[in-house]
Amino acid sequence: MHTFQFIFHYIKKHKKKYLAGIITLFIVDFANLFIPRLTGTITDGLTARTMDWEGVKRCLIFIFLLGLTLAVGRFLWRYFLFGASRSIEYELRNDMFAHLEKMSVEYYNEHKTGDLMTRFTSDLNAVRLSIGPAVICIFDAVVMTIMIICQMMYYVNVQLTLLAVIPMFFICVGELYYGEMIHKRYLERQAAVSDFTDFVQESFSGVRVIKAFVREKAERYAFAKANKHAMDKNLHVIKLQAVVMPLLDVVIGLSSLITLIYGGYLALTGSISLGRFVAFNQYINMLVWPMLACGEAINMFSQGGASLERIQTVFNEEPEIFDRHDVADVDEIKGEIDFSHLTFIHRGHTEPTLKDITLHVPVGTTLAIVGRTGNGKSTLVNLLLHLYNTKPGMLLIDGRDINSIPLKVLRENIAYVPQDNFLFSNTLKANIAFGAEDEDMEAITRAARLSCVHDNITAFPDGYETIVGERGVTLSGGQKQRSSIARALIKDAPILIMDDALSAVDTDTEEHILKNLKENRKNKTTILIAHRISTIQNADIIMVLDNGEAKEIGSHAELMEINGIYRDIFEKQQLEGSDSL
Ligand SMILES: Nc1ncnc2c1ncn2[C@@H]1O[C@H](COP(=O)(O)OP(=O)(O)OP(=O)(O)O)[C@@H](O)[C@H]1O
Repeated sequence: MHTFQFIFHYIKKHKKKYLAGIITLFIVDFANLFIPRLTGTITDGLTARTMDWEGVKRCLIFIFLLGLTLAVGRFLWRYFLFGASRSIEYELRNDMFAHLEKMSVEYYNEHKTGDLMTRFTSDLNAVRLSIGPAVICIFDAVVMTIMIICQMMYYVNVQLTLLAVIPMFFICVGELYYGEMIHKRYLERQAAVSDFTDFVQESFSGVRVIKAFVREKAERYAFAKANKHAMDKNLHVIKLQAVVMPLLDVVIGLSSLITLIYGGYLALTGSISLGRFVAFNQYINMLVWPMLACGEAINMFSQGGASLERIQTVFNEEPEIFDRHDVADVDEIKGEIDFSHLTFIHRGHTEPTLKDITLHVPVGTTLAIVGRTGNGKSTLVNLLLHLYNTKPGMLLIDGRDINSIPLKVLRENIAYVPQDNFLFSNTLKANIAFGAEDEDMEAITRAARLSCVHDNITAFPDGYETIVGERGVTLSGGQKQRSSIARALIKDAPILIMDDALSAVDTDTEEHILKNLKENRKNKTTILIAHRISTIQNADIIMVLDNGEAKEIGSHAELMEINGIYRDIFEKQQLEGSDSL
Protein backbone atom coordinates (compact mmCIF):
# COMPACT_ATOMS: atom_id res chain seq x y z
CA MET A 1 0.00 0.00 0.00
CA HIS A 2 1.27 3.48 -0.85
CA THR A 3 2.22 5.60 2.17
CA PHE A 4 -0.47 8.16 1.31
CA GLN A 5 -3.16 5.48 1.04
CA PHE A 6 -2.02 4.07 4.35
CA ILE A 7 -2.47 7.34 6.26
CA PHE A 8 -5.56 8.30 4.28
CA HIS A 9 -7.27 5.24 5.69
CA TYR A 10 -6.94 6.86 9.14
CA ILE A 11 -7.71 10.41 7.98
CA LYS A 12 -10.94 9.17 6.36
CA LYS A 13 -12.26 8.11 9.76
CA HIS A 14 -12.00 11.73 10.95
CA LYS A 15 -13.18 13.41 7.75
CA LYS A 16 -15.90 15.37 9.56
CA LYS A 17 -13.38 16.95 11.92
CA TYR A 18 -11.04 17.73 9.03
CA LEU A 19 -13.89 19.27 7.06
CA ALA A 20 -15.06 21.36 10.02
CA GLY A 21 -11.46 22.44 10.70
CA ILE A 22 -10.83 23.46 7.10
CA ILE A 23 -14.12 25.37 6.85
CA THR A 24 -13.31 27.34 10.01
CA LEU A 25 -9.78 27.91 8.76
CA PHE A 26 -11.23 29.29 5.52
CA ILE A 27 -13.59 31.59 7.43
CA VAL A 28 -10.68 32.87 9.57
CA ASP A 29 -8.48 33.49 6.52
CA PHE A 30 -11.34 35.22 4.74
CA ALA A 31 -12.20 37.41 7.74
CA ASN A 32 -8.54 38.35 8.02
CA LEU A 33 -8.63 39.98 4.60
CA PHE A 34 -11.01 42.69 5.72
CA ILE A 35 -8.83 44.23 8.40
CA PRO A 36 -6.36 45.92 5.97
CA ARG A 37 -9.33 47.11 3.89
CA LEU A 38 -10.90 48.69 6.94
CA THR A 39 -7.67 50.41 8.00
CA GLY A 40 -7.31 51.61 4.41
CA THR A 41 -10.83 53.00 4.46
CA ILE A 42 -10.20 54.78 7.78
CA THR A 43 -6.89 56.23 6.46
CA ASP A 44 -8.51 57.49 3.26
CA GLY A 45 -11.56 58.80 5.10
CA LEU A 46 -9.48 60.70 7.60
CA THR A 47 -7.03 62.05 4.98
CA ALA A 48 -9.84 63.27 2.72
CA ARG A 49 -11.85 64.33 5.82
CA THR A 50 -14.83 62.41 4.46
CA MET A 51 -15.19 60.24 7.55
CA ASP A 52 -16.49 61.56 10.86
CA TRP A 53 -16.06 60.03 14.33
CA GLU A 54 -19.26 57.98 13.86
CA GLY A 55 -17.77 56.42 10.72
CA VAL A 56 -14.50 55.61 12.51
CA LYS A 57 -16.47 54.05 15.39
CA ARG A 58 -18.44 51.89 12.95
CA CYS A 59 -15.21 50.68 11.36
CA LEU A 60 -13.66 50.00 14.76
CA ILE A 61 -16.71 48.00 15.88
CA PHE A 62 -16.46 46.02 12.66
CA ILE A 63 -12.73 45.41 13.28
CA PHE A 64 -13.57 44.31 16.84
CA LEU A 65 -16.22 41.87 15.57
CA LEU A 66 -13.78 40.53 13.00
CA GLY A 67 -11.20 40.06 15.76
CA LEU A 68 -13.76 38.16 17.80
CA THR A 69 -14.60 35.93 14.82
CA LEU A 70 -10.90 35.30 14.31
CA ALA A 71 -10.42 34.31 17.98
CA VAL A 72 -13.36 31.90 18.00
CA GLY A 73 -12.41 30.54 14.58
CA ARG A 74 -8.80 29.98 15.62
CA PHE A 75 -9.94 28.10 18.68
CA LEU A 76 -12.26 25.94 16.55
CA TRP A 77 -9.77 24.99 13.84
CA ARG A 78 -7.23 24.13 16.52
CA TYR A 79 -9.84 21.99 18.26
CA PHE A 80 -10.90 20.17 15.08
CA LEU A 81 -7.58 19.71 13.30
CA PHE A 82 -5.27 19.18 16.27
CA GLY A 83 -7.94 16.93 17.83
CA ALA A 84 -8.15 14.81 14.67
CA SER A 85 -4.37 14.46 14.41
CA ARG A 86 -4.11 13.48 18.09
CA SER A 87 -6.85 10.86 17.60
CA ILE A 88 -5.05 9.44 14.55
CA GLU A 89 -1.78 9.31 16.49
CA TYR A 90 -3.60 7.43 19.27
CA GLU A 91 -5.19 4.96 16.82
CA LEU A 92 -1.94 4.39 14.94
CA ARG A 93 -0.10 3.74 18.19
CA ASN A 94 -2.73 1.24 19.32
CA ASP A 95 -2.76 -0.49 15.95
CA MET A 96 1.03 -0.67 15.81
CA PHE A 97 1.16 -2.18 19.30
CA ALA A 98 -1.55 -4.71 18.42
CA HIS A 99 0.26 -5.57 15.19
CA LEU A 100 3.58 -6.02 16.96
CA GLU A 101 1.95 -8.30 19.51
CA LYS A 102 1.06 -10.64 16.65
CA MET A 103 4.65 -10.85 15.45
CA SER A 104 6.66 -13.98 16.15
CA VAL A 105 9.57 -14.15 18.58
CA GLU A 106 11.76 -14.41 15.50
CA TYR A 107 10.73 -10.85 14.58
CA TYR A 108 11.89 -9.57 17.95
CA ASN A 109 15.17 -11.43 17.55
CA GLU A 110 15.72 -9.56 14.31
CA HIS A 111 14.56 -6.08 15.36
CA LYS A 112 16.12 -3.90 18.00
CA THR A 113 13.91 -2.78 20.87
CA GLY A 114 15.24 0.80 20.76
CA ASP A 115 14.40 1.07 17.08
CA LEU A 116 10.84 -0.12 17.69
CA MET A 117 10.51 2.32 20.59
CA THR A 118 11.59 5.24 18.40
CA ARG A 119 8.79 4.38 15.98
CA PHE A 120 6.32 4.63 18.86
CA THR A 121 7.63 8.00 20.03
CA SER A 122 9.41 10.44 17.74
CA ASP A 123 8.21 8.86 14.46
CA LEU A 124 4.58 8.95 15.54
CA ASN A 125 5.05 12.51 16.72
CA ALA A 126 6.39 13.54 13.31
CA VAL A 127 3.44 11.84 11.63
CA ARG A 128 1.02 13.70 13.91
CA LEU A 129 2.61 17.04 13.02
CA SER A 130 2.27 16.24 9.34
CA ILE A 131 -1.46 15.47 9.56
CA GLY A 132 -2.34 18.31 11.96
CA PRO A 133 -0.26 21.48 12.03
CA ALA A 134 1.13 20.81 8.53
CA VAL A 135 -2.40 20.69 7.09
CA ILE A 136 -3.07 24.12 8.59
CA CYS A 137 0.21 25.45 7.26
CA ILE A 138 -0.33 24.18 3.74
CA PHE A 139 -3.93 25.42 3.69
CA ASP A 140 -2.81 28.85 4.82
CA ALA A 141 0.09 28.80 2.40
CA VAL A 142 -2.10 28.05 -0.60
CA VAL A 143 -5.54 29.50 0.17
CA MET A 144 -4.40 32.54 2.07
CA THR A 145 -1.80 33.41 -0.56
CA ILE A 146 -4.38 33.18 -3.34
CA MET A 147 -6.95 35.18 -1.37
CA ILE A 148 -4.45 37.87 -0.38
CA ILE A 149 -3.06 38.21 -3.90
CA CYS A 150 -6.58 38.45 -5.38
CA GLN A 151 -7.47 41.06 -2.80
CA MET A 152 -4.28 43.02 -3.54
CA MET A 153 -5.04 42.98 -7.26
CA TYR A 154 -8.70 43.83 -6.85
CA TYR A 155 -8.46 46.42 -4.09
CA VAL A 156 -5.08 48.05 -4.85
CA ASN A 157 -3.26 47.55 -8.16
CA VAL A 158 -2.59 44.60 -10.48
CA GLN A 159 0.86 45.73 -11.67
CA LEU A 160 2.07 46.47 -8.17
CA THR A 161 0.81 43.07 -6.99
CA LEU A 162 2.53 41.16 -9.79
CA LEU A 163 5.79 42.99 -9.17
CA ALA A 164 5.64 42.33 -5.43
CA VAL A 165 4.95 38.59 -5.79
CA ILE A 166 7.63 37.82 -8.42
CA PRO A 167 10.28 37.09 -5.72
CA MET A 168 7.83 34.72 -4.11
CA PHE A 169 7.79 32.55 -7.21
CA PHE A 170 11.41 31.66 -6.43
CA ILE A 171 10.32 30.46 -3.00
CA CYS A 172 7.94 27.90 -4.56
CA VAL A 173 10.62 26.49 -6.84
CA GLY A 174 13.25 26.44 -4.07
CA GLU A 175 10.94 24.75 -1.63
CA LEU A 176 10.45 21.78 -3.94
CA TYR A 177 14.19 21.02 -3.80
CA TYR A 178 14.24 21.76 -0.12
CA GLY A 179 11.50 19.16 0.55
CA GLU A 180 13.46 16.43 -1.18
CA MET A 181 16.68 17.22 0.65
CA ILE A 182 15.12 17.50 4.09
CA HIS A 183 13.26 14.18 3.63
CA LYS A 184 16.54 12.33 3.01
CA ARG A 185 18.31 14.01 5.91
CA TYR A 186 15.41 13.36 8.22
CA LEU A 187 15.43 9.62 7.40
CA GLU A 188 19.12 9.49 8.34
CA ARG A 189 18.40 11.38 11.54
CA GLN A 190 15.65 8.95 12.57
CA ALA A 191 17.94 5.96 11.94
CA ALA A 192 20.60 7.60 14.15
CA VAL A 193 18.03 8.30 16.89
CA SER A 194 16.94 4.65 16.74
CA ASP A 195 20.52 3.40 17.18
CA PHE A 196 21.04 5.79 20.03
CA THR A 197 17.80 4.77 21.80
CA ASP A 198 18.74 1.14 21.37
CA PHE A 199 22.14 1.77 22.90
CA VAL A 200 20.59 3.45 25.97
CA GLN A 201 18.03 0.67 26.39
CA GLU A 202 20.68 -2.08 26.19
CA SER A 203 23.06 -0.27 28.53
CA PHE A 204 20.41 0.08 31.23
CA SER A 205 19.23 -3.53 30.86
CA GLY A 206 22.81 -4.76 31.01
CA VAL A 207 23.95 -2.42 33.78
CA ARG A 208 24.96 -5.31 36.06
CA VAL A 209 27.21 -6.85 33.42
CA ILE A 210 28.74 -3.45 32.64
CA LYS A 211 29.55 -2.86 36.30
CA ALA A 212 30.83 -6.39 36.90
CA PHE A 213 33.21 -6.10 33.95
CA VAL A 214 34.16 -2.49 34.84
CA ARG A 215 33.14 -1.33 31.36
CA GLU A 216 31.66 2.02 32.44
CA LYS A 217 34.37 4.05 30.74
CA ALA A 218 34.14 2.09 27.50
CA GLU A 219 30.35 2.37 27.60
CA ARG A 220 30.59 6.12 28.17
CA TYR A 221 32.87 6.39 25.17
CA ALA A 222 30.57 4.28 22.99
CA PHE A 223 27.58 6.28 24.23
CA ALA A 224 29.28 9.58 23.39
CA LYS A 225 29.98 8.22 19.90
CA ALA A 226 26.34 7.21 19.33
CA ASN A 227 25.22 10.51 20.81
CA LYS A 228 27.61 12.44 18.52
CA HIS A 229 26.34 10.54 15.50
CA ALA A 230 22.73 11.43 16.42
CA MET A 231 23.76 15.06 17.01
CA ASP A 232 25.57 15.24 13.65
CA LYS A 233 22.52 13.93 11.85
CA ASN A 234 20.37 16.43 13.74
CA LEU A 235 22.70 19.24 12.78
CA HIS A 236 22.54 18.07 9.19
CA VAL A 237 18.79 18.74 9.29
CA ILE A 238 19.13 21.99 11.22
CA LYS A 239 21.82 23.36 8.88
CA LEU A 240 19.49 23.03 5.93
CA GLN A 241 16.67 24.70 7.84
CA ALA A 242 19.07 27.42 9.00
CA VAL A 243 19.96 28.26 5.40
CA VAL A 244 16.44 28.13 4.02
CA MET A 245 14.55 30.08 6.69
CA PRO A 246 16.67 33.30 6.44
CA LEU A 247 16.45 33.02 2.63
CA LEU A 248 12.69 33.21 3.00
CA ASP A 249 13.12 36.41 5.00
CA VAL A 250 15.31 37.86 2.24
CA VAL A 251 12.68 37.15 -0.41
CA ILE A 252 9.92 38.61 1.72
CA GLY A 253 12.09 41.66 2.41
CA LEU A 254 12.59 42.06 -1.34
CA SER A 255 8.83 42.09 -1.86
CA SER A 256 8.44 44.76 0.80
CA LEU A 257 11.16 46.85 -0.86
CA ILE A 258 9.44 46.67 -4.24
CA THR A 259 6.17 47.64 -2.58
CA LEU A 260 7.74 50.63 -0.93
CA ILE A 261 9.49 51.88 -4.05
CA TYR A 262 6.85 51.26 -6.71
CA GLY A 263 3.85 51.55 -4.35
CA GLY A 264 5.24 54.82 -2.98
CA TYR A 265 5.65 56.11 -6.52
CA LEU A 266 2.04 55.14 -7.39
CA ALA A 267 0.77 56.83 -4.22
CA LEU A 268 2.78 59.99 -4.95
CA THR A 269 1.53 60.19 -8.52
CA GLY A 270 -2.02 59.65 -7.27
CA SER A 271 -2.52 56.32 -9.10
CA ILE A 272 -3.50 54.75 -5.78
CA SER A 273 -4.77 56.40 -2.64
CA LEU A 274 -2.74 56.58 0.56
CA GLY A 275 -5.23 54.24 2.26
CA ARG A 276 -4.75 51.59 -0.43
CA PHE A 277 -0.98 51.96 -0.18
CA VAL A 278 -1.24 51.36 3.59
CA ALA A 279 -3.54 48.39 3.01
CA PHE A 280 -1.14 46.96 0.41
CA ASN A 281 1.69 47.07 2.92
CA GLN A 282 -0.45 45.23 5.40
CA TYR A 283 -1.26 42.60 2.77
CA ILE A 284 2.44 42.12 2.01
CA ASN A 285 3.06 41.61 5.73
CA MET A 286 0.17 39.16 5.81
CA LEU A 287 1.89 37.17 3.06
CA VAL A 288 4.87 36.57 5.36
CA TRP A 289 3.01 33.92 7.33
CA PRO A 290 1.82 31.84 4.33
CA MET A 291 5.37 31.89 2.95
CA LEU A 292 6.81 30.73 6.27
CA ALA A 293 3.93 28.28 6.63
CA CYS A 294 4.83 26.81 3.25
CA GLY A 295 8.39 26.16 4.46
CA GLU A 296 7.10 24.72 7.73
CA ALA A 297 4.56 22.53 5.91
CA ILE A 298 7.25 21.14 3.62
CA ASN A 299 9.39 20.50 6.68
CA MET A 300 6.63 18.69 8.51
CA PHE A 301 5.42 16.77 5.46
CA SER A 302 8.95 15.60 4.68
CA GLN A 303 9.66 14.55 8.24
CA GLY A 304 6.21 13.01 8.66
CA GLY A 305 6.54 11.18 5.35
CA ALA A 306 9.91 9.73 6.33
CA SER A 307 8.55 8.66 9.72
CA LEU A 308 5.42 7.26 8.15
CA GLU A 309 7.57 5.09 5.86
CA ARG A 310 9.33 3.71 8.95
CA ILE A 311 5.99 3.04 10.67
CA GLN A 312 4.57 1.45 7.56
CA THR A 313 7.43 -1.02 7.37
CA VAL A 314 6.25 -2.34 10.75
CA PHE A 315 2.73 -2.82 9.39
CA ASN A 316 4.09 -4.35 6.18
CA GLU A 317 5.67 -7.22 8.09
CA GLU A 318 3.20 -10.07 8.11
CA PRO A 319 2.92 -12.18 11.27
CA GLU A 320 4.50 -15.57 10.59
CA ILE A 321 2.46 -17.40 13.14
CA PHE A 322 -1.30 -17.13 12.92
CA ASP A 323 -4.44 -19.24 12.92
CA ARG A 324 -4.93 -20.99 9.59
CA HIS A 325 -8.28 -20.56 7.86
CA ASP A 326 -9.08 -24.26 8.49
CA VAL A 327 -8.24 -24.08 12.19
CA ALA A 328 -10.10 -26.71 14.24
CA ASP A 329 -13.08 -25.81 16.37
CA VAL A 330 -11.60 -26.85 19.72
CA ASP A 331 -11.79 -25.08 23.03
CA GLU A 332 -10.00 -27.49 25.33
CA ILE A 333 -6.85 -29.55 25.35
CA LYS A 334 -6.35 -32.78 27.25
CA GLY A 335 -2.57 -32.91 27.12
CA GLU A 336 -1.57 -35.84 24.89
CA ILE A 337 1.52 -34.99 22.86
CA ASP A 338 3.02 -36.76 19.84
CA PHE A 339 6.33 -35.90 18.26
CA SER A 340 6.35 -37.62 14.91
CA HIS A 341 9.72 -37.56 13.10
CA LEU A 342 9.97 -33.96 14.27
CA THR A 343 12.78 -32.13 12.54
CA PHE A 344 13.31 -28.39 12.92
CA ILE A 345 15.82 -25.93 11.50
CA HIS A 346 16.21 -22.45 13.00
CA ARG A 347 16.30 -19.59 10.54
CA GLY A 348 19.84 -18.88 9.48
CA HIS A 349 21.04 -22.37 10.44
CA THR A 350 22.13 -24.98 7.92
CA GLU A 351 21.90 -27.96 10.29
CA PRO A 352 18.62 -28.97 11.99
CA THR A 353 18.43 -28.13 15.70
CA LEU A 354 16.07 -31.06 16.23
CA LYS A 355 16.37 -34.24 14.20
CA ASP A 356 13.74 -36.89 13.61
CA ILE A 357 12.27 -36.97 17.13
CA THR A 358 9.48 -39.47 17.63
CA LEU A 359 7.77 -39.89 21.00
CA HIS A 360 4.27 -40.48 22.34
CA VAL A 361 3.45 -38.65 25.58
CA PRO A 362 0.07 -39.81 27.02
CA VAL A 363 -2.11 -37.48 29.10
CA GLY A 364 -0.87 -37.24 32.68
CA THR A 365 2.73 -38.15 31.86
CA THR A 366 5.74 -36.35 33.30
CA LEU A 367 8.27 -36.03 30.51
CA ALA A 368 11.80 -34.97 31.35
CA ILE A 369 14.23 -33.66 28.79
CA VAL A 370 17.94 -33.69 29.51
CA GLY A 371 20.91 -32.93 27.37
CA ARG A 372 23.93 -30.73 27.16
CA THR A 373 23.50 -27.02 26.66
CA GLY A 374 22.55 -25.93 23.15
CA ASN A 375 21.11 -29.33 22.25
CA GLY A 376 17.62 -28.06 21.42
CA LYS A 377 15.67 -28.56 24.67
CA SER A 378 14.19 -25.04 24.75
CA THR A 379 13.55 -25.18 21.01
CA LEU A 380 11.47 -28.33 21.50
CA VAL A 381 9.19 -26.71 24.10
CA ASN A 382 9.00 -23.50 22.09
CA LEU A 383 7.59 -25.60 19.27
CA LEU A 384 4.92 -26.89 21.67
CA LEU A 385 3.94 -23.28 22.40
CA HIS A 386 3.83 -22.73 18.63
CA LEU A 387 6.37 -19.92 18.87
CA TYR A 388 7.90 -21.34 15.69
CA ASN A 389 6.13 -23.13 12.86
CA THR A 390 6.51 -26.88 12.42
CA LYS A 391 5.77 -28.88 9.30
CA PRO A 392 2.29 -30.50 9.26
CA GLY A 393 2.03 -33.83 11.03
CA MET A 394 5.30 -33.53 12.96
CA LEU A 395 3.81 -32.31 16.23
CA LEU A 396 0.38 -33.40 17.41
CA ILE A 397 -1.57 -32.43 20.51
CA ASP A 398 -4.53 -34.65 21.42
CA GLY A 399 -3.99 -36.30 18.04
CA ARG A 400 -4.43 -32.99 16.21
CA ASP A 401 -1.74 -31.25 14.20
CA ILE A 402 -0.52 -28.26 16.23
CA ASN A 403 -1.01 -25.98 13.20
CA SER A 404 -4.74 -26.65 13.29
CA ILE A 405 -5.19 -25.71 16.94
CA PRO A 406 -6.18 -22.06 17.55
CA LEU A 407 -3.20 -20.24 19.06
CA LYS A 408 -5.32 -18.80 21.85
CA VAL A 409 -6.64 -22.22 22.90
CA LEU A 410 -3.20 -23.80 22.66
CA ARG A 411 -1.43 -21.19 24.75
CA GLU A 412 -4.24 -20.86 27.26
CA ASN A 413 -3.90 -24.57 27.93
CA ILE A 414 -0.16 -24.54 28.43
CA ALA A 415 1.48 -23.14 31.53
CA TYR A 416 5.06 -22.13 30.88
CA VAL A 417 7.98 -21.31 33.12
CA PRO A 418 10.58 -19.74 30.84
CA GLN A 419 14.29 -20.04 31.38
CA ASP A 420 14.81 -16.31 31.96
CA ASN A 421 12.02 -15.96 34.58
CA PHE A 422 11.06 -12.53 33.30
CA LEU A 423 8.81 -10.65 35.74
CA PHE A 424 6.95 -7.42 34.99
CA SER A 425 7.49 -4.18 36.92
CA ASN A 426 4.37 -4.66 38.96
CA THR A 427 3.31 -6.16 42.29
CA LEU A 428 4.09 -9.79 43.05
CA LYS A 429 0.35 -10.36 43.27
CA ALA A 430 -0.17 -9.07 39.72
CA ASN A 431 2.82 -11.01 38.45
CA ILE A 432 1.55 -14.30 39.83
CA ALA A 433 -2.00 -13.65 38.62
CA PHE A 434 -0.70 -12.60 35.18
CA GLY A 435 -2.22 -15.50 33.26
CA ALA A 436 -5.30 -15.88 35.47
CA GLU A 437 -8.74 -14.41 34.88
CA ASP A 438 -8.63 -12.21 37.99
CA GLU A 439 -6.49 -11.50 41.04
CA ASP A 440 -8.07 -14.10 43.31
CA MET A 441 -5.95 -13.97 46.48
CA GLU A 442 -6.78 -17.54 47.45
CA ALA A 443 -5.55 -18.89 44.11
CA ILE A 444 -2.48 -16.63 44.24
CA THR A 445 -1.39 -17.78 47.69
CA ARG A 446 -2.09 -21.41 46.79
CA ALA A 447 0.16 -21.15 43.71
CA ALA A 448 2.82 -19.37 45.77
CA ARG A 449 2.68 -22.13 48.41
CA LEU A 450 3.01 -24.85 45.77
CA SER A 451 6.09 -23.14 44.38
CA CYS A 452 7.50 -22.57 47.90
CA VAL A 453 7.68 -18.78 47.57
CA HIS A 454 4.79 -17.84 49.86
CA ASP A 455 6.97 -17.53 52.99
CA ASN A 456 9.44 -15.30 51.17
CA ILE A 457 6.67 -13.06 49.91
CA THR A 458 4.96 -12.68 53.28
CA ALA A 459 8.33 -11.79 54.81
CA PHE A 460 8.50 -8.66 52.61
CA PRO A 461 7.04 -5.59 54.35
CA ASP A 462 4.49 -5.19 51.55
CA GLY A 463 3.89 -8.90 51.10
CA TYR A 464 2.08 -9.66 47.86
CA GLU A 465 1.90 -5.92 47.14
CA THR A 466 5.70 -5.73 46.84
CA ILE A 467 6.62 -4.05 43.60
CA VAL A 468 9.08 -6.00 41.54
CA GLY A 469 11.57 -3.68 39.87
CA GLU A 470 12.33 -3.93 36.18
CA ARG A 471 13.17 -7.57 35.48
CA GLY A 472 12.60 -8.35 39.15
CA VAL A 473 15.77 -6.76 40.47
CA THR A 474 14.54 -6.59 44.02
CA LEU A 475 14.17 -10.38 44.19
CA SER A 476 16.89 -12.99 44.41
CA GLY A 477 17.33 -15.37 41.47
CA GLY A 478 15.62 -18.20 43.37
CA GLN A 479 12.72 -15.97 44.47
CA LYS A 480 12.22 -14.79 40.92
CA GLN A 481 12.28 -18.34 39.64
CA ARG A 482 9.73 -19.55 42.18
CA SER A 483 7.47 -16.53 41.53
CA SER A 484 7.65 -17.43 37.87
CA ILE A 485 6.67 -21.03 38.74
CA ALA A 486 3.72 -19.71 40.79
CA ARG A 487 2.62 -17.65 37.78
CA ALA A 488 2.50 -20.86 35.72
CA LEU A 489 0.88 -23.02 38.42
CA ILE A 490 -2.04 -20.63 38.97
CA LYS A 491 -3.20 -21.50 35.45
CA ASP A 492 -3.61 -25.16 36.45
CA ALA A 493 -3.25 -25.97 32.75
CA PRO A 494 -3.40 -29.45 31.18
CA ILE A 495 0.21 -29.03 30.06
CA LEU A 496 2.95 -27.52 32.21
CA ILE A 497 6.37 -26.73 30.76
CA MET A 498 9.24 -25.93 33.10
CA ASP A 499 12.33 -24.88 31.17
CA ASP A 500 15.23 -25.32 33.55
CA ALA A 501 12.92 -23.81 36.15
CA LEU A 502 14.51 -25.33 39.24
CA SER A 503 18.10 -24.40 38.51
CA ALA A 504 18.20 -21.56 41.06
CA VAL A 505 16.65 -23.41 44.01
CA ASP A 506 18.41 -25.57 46.56
CA THR A 507 17.86 -29.35 46.50
CA ASP A 508 15.52 -29.36 49.53
CA THR A 509 13.25 -26.74 48.02
CA GLU A 510 13.46 -28.53 44.70
CA GLU A 511 12.30 -31.75 46.33
CA HIS A 512 9.45 -29.89 47.97
CA ILE A 513 8.28 -28.29 44.73
CA LEU A 514 8.51 -31.59 42.83
CA LYS A 515 6.44 -33.30 45.55
CA ASN A 516 3.80 -30.55 45.29
CA LEU A 517 3.74 -30.92 41.51
CA LYS A 518 3.28 -34.68 41.75
CA GLU A 519 0.34 -34.29 44.12
CA ASN A 520 -1.32 -31.46 42.26
CA ARG A 521 -0.76 -32.43 38.68
CA LYS A 522 -2.25 -35.92 38.67
CA ASN A 523 -3.63 -36.74 35.19
CA LYS A 524 -1.97 -33.64 33.77
CA THR A 525 1.02 -33.56 31.47
CA THR A 526 4.22 -32.00 32.78
CA ILE A 527 7.42 -31.36 30.85
CA LEU A 528 10.56 -30.76 32.84
CA ILE A 529 13.80 -29.58 31.31
CA ALA A 530 16.72 -29.89 33.68
CA HIS A 531 20.43 -30.33 33.96
CA ARG A 532 20.32 -32.11 37.33
CA ILE A 533 19.42 -35.79 37.30
CA SER A 534 17.94 -35.33 40.80
CA THR A 535 15.29 -33.08 39.26
CA ILE A 536 14.08 -35.53 36.68
CA GLN A 537 14.84 -39.06 37.86
CA ASN A 538 11.26 -39.70 38.95
CA ALA A 539 9.75 -38.64 35.63
CA ASP A 540 7.68 -41.22 33.72
CA ILE A 541 9.64 -40.71 30.52
CA ILE A 542 13.12 -39.25 30.20
CA MET A 543 14.38 -38.16 26.80
CA VAL A 544 18.07 -37.56 26.31
CA LEU A 545 18.73 -35.04 23.56
CA ASP A 546 22.13 -35.22 22.00
CA ASN A 547 23.02 -32.97 19.10
CA GLY A 548 19.30 -32.51 18.41
CA GLU A 549 18.57 -36.25 18.36
CA ALA A 550 16.52 -38.19 20.92
CA LYS A 551 19.35 -40.61 21.67
CA GLU A 552 17.78 -42.35 24.68
CA ILE A 553 14.17 -42.58 25.81
CA GLY A 554 12.85 -44.43 28.87
CA SER A 555 12.46 -44.30 32.64
CA HIS A 556 15.38 -43.69 34.99
CA ALA A 557 15.79 -47.42 35.62
CA GLU A 558 15.60 -48.27 31.91
CA LEU A 559 18.13 -45.63 30.94
CA MET A 560 20.51 -46.72 33.69
CA GLU A 561 20.40 -50.20 32.21
CA ILE A 562 21.19 -49.01 28.69
CA ASN A 563 24.55 -47.86 29.93
CA GLY A 564 24.63 -44.88 27.59
CA ILE A 565 24.70 -41.09 27.79
CA TYR A 566 22.19 -40.86 30.65
CA ARG A 567 24.07 -43.29 32.87
CA ASP A 568 27.28 -41.49 32.04
CA ILE A 569 25.79 -38.15 33.10
CA PHE A 570 24.33 -39.70 36.25
CA GLU A 571 27.62 -41.28 37.28
CA LYS A 572 29.60 -38.13 36.58
CA GLN A 573 27.22 -36.11 38.76
CA GLN A 574 27.48 -38.71 41.52
CA LEU A 575 31.25 -38.89 41.27
CA GLU A 576 31.87 -35.18 41.16
CA GLY A 577 29.40 -34.69 43.96
CA SER A 578 28.11 -31.99 41.68
CA ASP A 579 24.55 -31.85 40.66
CA SER A 580 24.80 -30.26 37.31
CA LEU A 581 25.72 -31.43 33.85
N1 LIG B 1 15.55 -18.05 17.69
C1 LIG B 1 16.63 -18.73 17.31
N2 LIG B 1 17.15 -18.49 16.10
C2 LIG B 1 18.24 -19.15 15.67
N3 LIG B 1 18.87 -20.11 16.39
C3 LIG B 1 18.40 -20.39 17.61
C4 LIG B 1 17.26 -19.70 18.14
N4 LIG B 1 17.01 -20.19 19.38
C5 LIG B 1 17.96 -21.12 19.61
N5 LIG B 1 18.78 -21.25 18.56
C6 LIG B 1 19.89 -22.18 18.39
O1 LIG B 1 19.36 -23.49 18.52
C7 LIG B 1 20.25 -24.30 19.23
C8 LIG B 1 19.53 -24.95 20.41
O2 LIG B 1 19.17 -23.93 21.33
P1 LIG B 1 18.26 -24.26 22.59
O3 LIG B 1 18.04 -22.99 23.31
O4 LIG B 1 17.06 -24.98 22.12
O5 LIG B 1 19.19 -25.24 23.42
P2 LIG B 1 19.01 -25.78 24.91
O6 LIG B 1 19.28 -27.25 24.83
O7 LIG B 1 17.73 -25.36 25.48
O8 LIG B 1 20.21 -25.05 25.62
P3 LIG B 1 20.36 -24.66 27.18
O9 LIG B 1 20.45 -25.94 27.94
O10 LIG B 1 21.64 -23.90 27.20
O11 LIG B 1 19.19 -23.85 27.51
C9 LIG B 1 21.42 -23.44 19.63
O12 LIG B 1 22.46 -23.66 18.70
C10 LIG B 1 20.91 -22.02 19.50
O13 LIG B 1 21.92 -21.16 19.09
